[in-house]
Amino acid sequence: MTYLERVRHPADLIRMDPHELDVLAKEIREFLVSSVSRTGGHLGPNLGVVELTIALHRVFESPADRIVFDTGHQSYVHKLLTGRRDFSELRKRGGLSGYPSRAESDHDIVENSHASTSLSWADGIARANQLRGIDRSVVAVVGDGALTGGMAWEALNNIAEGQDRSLVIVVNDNGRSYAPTIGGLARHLDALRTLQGYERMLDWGRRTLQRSGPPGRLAFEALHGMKKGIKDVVAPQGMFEDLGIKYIGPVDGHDLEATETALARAKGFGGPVIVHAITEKGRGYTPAEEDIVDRFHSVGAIHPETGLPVAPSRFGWTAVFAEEIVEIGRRRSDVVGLTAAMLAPVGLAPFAEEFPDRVIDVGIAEQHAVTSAAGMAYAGLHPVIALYSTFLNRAFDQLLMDVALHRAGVTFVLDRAGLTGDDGASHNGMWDMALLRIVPGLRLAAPRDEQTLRAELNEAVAVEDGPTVVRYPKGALPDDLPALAQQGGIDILARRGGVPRVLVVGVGAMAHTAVEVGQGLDAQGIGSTVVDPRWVLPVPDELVRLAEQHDLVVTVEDGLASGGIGSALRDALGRAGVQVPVRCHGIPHAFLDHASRAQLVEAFALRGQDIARESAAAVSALDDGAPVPERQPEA
Ligand SMILES: Cc1ncc(C[n+]2csc(CCOP(=O)(O)OP(=O)(O)O)c2C)c(N)n1
Ligand SMILES: CC(=O)[C@@H](O)[C@H](O)COP(=O)(O)O
Ligand SMILES: [Mg+2]
Repeated sequence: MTYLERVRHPADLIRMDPHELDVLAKEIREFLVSSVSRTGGHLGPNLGVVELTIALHRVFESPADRIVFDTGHQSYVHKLLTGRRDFSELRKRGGLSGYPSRAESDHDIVENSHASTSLSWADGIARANQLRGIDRSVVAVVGDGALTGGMAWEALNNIAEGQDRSLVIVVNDNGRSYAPTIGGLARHLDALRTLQGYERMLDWGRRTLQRSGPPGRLAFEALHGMKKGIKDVVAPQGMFEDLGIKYIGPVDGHDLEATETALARAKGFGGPVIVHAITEKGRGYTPAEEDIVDRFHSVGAIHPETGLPVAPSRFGWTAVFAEEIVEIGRRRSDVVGLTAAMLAPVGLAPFAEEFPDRVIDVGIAEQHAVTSAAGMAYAGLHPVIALYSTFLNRAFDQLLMDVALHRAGVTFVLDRAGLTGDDGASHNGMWDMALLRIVPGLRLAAPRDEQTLRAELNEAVAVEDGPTVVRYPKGALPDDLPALAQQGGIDILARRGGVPRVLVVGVGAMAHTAVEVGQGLDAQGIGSTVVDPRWVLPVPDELVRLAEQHDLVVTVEDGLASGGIGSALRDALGRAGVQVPVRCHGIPHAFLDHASRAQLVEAFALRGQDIARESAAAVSALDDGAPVPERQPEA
């Protein structure tokens, strides 16, 4: 039986001796490489927290002591040590989530994979414990990247208030988000990291010099004084201590004994304390250690021996954006790119390569990015902010009140819009169109293929009197879907059957599904007009006019069904006095468990045949003079 098999509960770790723990760490790494290379997942981050997580579970008694993981992508080791060993279906429907999951374990607390929230969670839990007289530890494990998020500093400011509240902040400092972490804080942590060398020298001094009589002791004192001096000069970790938060470290996060010692000191401190652990993303797996892009931050299925992808990535939406924004940059010197610590994943790396001075990586700081972009637009630039759709949520107020209120010419490019699926509830880019629909003056385009993405991106950056948004899904591009004709900015994709009774509106990449709906209706003898509005917000007047020429409108969108584009069109028809029923097909108003995109599309009856069937039934109801059945999407 392996040591990993012996760990059924964290308490089993207590009985292991240092040798057994070293073997356990080795077994965990082997397990992670073997399993995650098959399923895909956050391999690099988890390889970097093996010893740290073992130490956490030896020093603290989860779940009575609360351990909160920031972002949660680095919680696989935590799952292994808390009784979950079957990673065979990781991030697949019915399998383990890629993030903490309360449904899986009492040891899991935060399911939200949006970064920089752990310190606020921990502050809240610690305050509640104090008010309720619960004398237990609260630990937040936060990465150096997540620490660049504004929420983290709001929390630190508050945590510092609680000098009598036990709260341990473990900074898991591997020097990277995807790429090396940016900004003043990163440089500060870097300086502190250099002290680690002095720490090692001090340990040597402590072990050897102090045992070699008075001269040795004098030499050690001098060395210790030097370290103190250097610590204050080179690495004024006063930043934390000036805030009122004790600082312990830097400690080698791969040295189990040293990490446990530091955590135990922190546990006993009785107030807010930071343990600064230096770790290495991808540690122990050469392909990850040697990966200069992102240390295998997030991988698909790979060959474990080489780390090479099993299936080469196909030319996708992100790659088209990456190409087109460079072309735009060549023509427009006022265009700059902004990223929130995701330069490569959002496709701005080629732009940065060609225009190094015109890409700003703000760290995981979307709110700052948006308002800073408003400043850039005010001062004569045209910022293009590239984000994953779901991460724009946290910068909504900045978009509304800094960009839109001031009619700033800022373009938002939202990748991973719509159902992403395997990354779980907080990663689906399903909220953007419903959120952005309420922003006055905002224009939103949803391209359906490569050609419309290129065109609509160019149209977006040409707008200087308000925010524009271009949003597209994750992954591979669909085939090009040429228009039959254009009508007032609307692309007519198909006219099928006899009298066109149903207007089928495909939003963005769902235009392909809309074409299938038209085919399905045609097979049932029902005529339709299939359109892609391209620019869906504000609702085009031409779309209202087109709706008026049909008996029924069916909208299909990769976003919330209630409150999305279909709802916006229904409202526009109402305002225009057009009495044509609208059936909105989209994502239900719910938090979605991890599953594949295809499984979710089927579950929500978003396939062409599903929508065609429902639409034909609606036409029958109309013909019978019965009310058109409302669409009640299942969650
Ligand atoms: C608000 C938000 N923006 C962006 C991301 C995407 N993201 C996931 S992990 C990560 C890097 C996190 O770096 P760090 O906190 O240092 O953790 P590490 O991966 O190094 O362990 C980013 C940017 C996110 N999850 N949340
Ligand atoms: C945890 C996090 O937010 C990212 O690592 C995200 O999981 C990456 O998503 P993609 O794999 O779609 O780039
Ligand atoms: Mg990091």
